[in-house]
Amino acid sequence: EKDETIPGDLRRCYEFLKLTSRSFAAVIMELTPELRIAVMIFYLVLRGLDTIEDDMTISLEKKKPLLLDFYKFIEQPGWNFKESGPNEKDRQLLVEFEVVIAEYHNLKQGYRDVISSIAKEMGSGMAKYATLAEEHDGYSVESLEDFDMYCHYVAGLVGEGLSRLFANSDLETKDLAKQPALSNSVGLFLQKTNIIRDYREDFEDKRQFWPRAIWSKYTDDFGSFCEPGNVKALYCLSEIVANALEHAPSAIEYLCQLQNQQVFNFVAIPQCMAIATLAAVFKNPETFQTNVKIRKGQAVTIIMYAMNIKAVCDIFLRYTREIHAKNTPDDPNFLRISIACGKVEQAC
Ligand SMILES: COc1cccc([C@H]2O[C@H](CC(=O)N[C@@H](CC(=O)O)C(=O)O)C(=O)N(CC(C)(C)C)c3ccc(Cl)cc32)c1OC
Repeated sequence: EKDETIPGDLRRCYEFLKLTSRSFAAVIMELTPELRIAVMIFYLVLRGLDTIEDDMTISLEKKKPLLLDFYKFIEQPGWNFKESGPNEKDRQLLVEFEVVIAEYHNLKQGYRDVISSIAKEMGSGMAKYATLAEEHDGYSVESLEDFDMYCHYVAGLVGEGLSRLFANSDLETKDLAKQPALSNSVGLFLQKTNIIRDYREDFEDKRQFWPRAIWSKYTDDFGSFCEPGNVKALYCLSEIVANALEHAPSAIEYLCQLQNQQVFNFVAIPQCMAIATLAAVFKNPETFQTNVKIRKGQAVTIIMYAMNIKAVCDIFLRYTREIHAKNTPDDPNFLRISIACGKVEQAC
């Protein structure tokens, strides 16, 4: 039913939020109204940027200025974009983007400054990697530094932006906004887990985010991991899981500093989904065939229990022990995985 008390643009923004990510939208709705609206607009601005970056029907010479100038477009009342490809999941968001911009202008200056500065930095990073990908036939993540830099642009910056939004809302200390490395790690933990989970989907889309510095130690053809029974693929998976798992202690450290219950839930739930996903993909050949998803019951348990740092530590310890139990000495990454699990235990 249409809620007439909410202004038209805001109502449409809530509809887009639910359209773009049903489960995460429910978590955003838990936040107190002022912060909820700021986070929702931030989320929709990021989705708009991501929809342009993801759209392979837009040529690079057209995509680059769109990404670089996106932070300027959100300052233009009435701006929208009607040239997304027909398959772009969130193309309608860009077609009606003027409603996001209208609500963006209703935000406090402090919130607008955060959203604008993150959109500017992210657009510039995305433009850089879109150019690299075009020049290297989709292969833009070479070294481990490239891997962390790419994930910083698309996810680390989101963590940094949210820490600054939390600080602006006065619901959280200003200290978190002064620890960009910690906020960055929260984003890298989620993004690296998504990149691992999405191996097959991205491969089919001719996109490759696993760093060459890792996979080239196990094969000279990135696509060979799709072959069933490929043991080297599982060892490569162990190494990239170790790389992601090494951000988990920072995620715990970040969560320890949160004071507000709704903010805690908003941050903790995706982090717990990520550690559960890492445990599900680790040593799992299915990872190279399809998107491995955690079971519905696990997701429900996380949503119900990830309410305080003790419960979150119990969840992290449960899944870290699951990973440790599947770790075997024949794996060249055996020690690295074991140490990473130990560091999660120490952080808890
Ligand atoms: C302090 O930092 C955070 C605290 C809480 C949540 C997130 C993070 O969580 C969702 C959670 C989410 O969107 N989950 C999806 C499931 C999925 O994508 O697999 C969902 O539940 O639909 C997520 O994945 N991303 C996307 C990036 C990782 C690229 C940032 C994301 C995009 C925009 C915003 Cl405002 C926030 C987030 C944080 O961002 C780091």
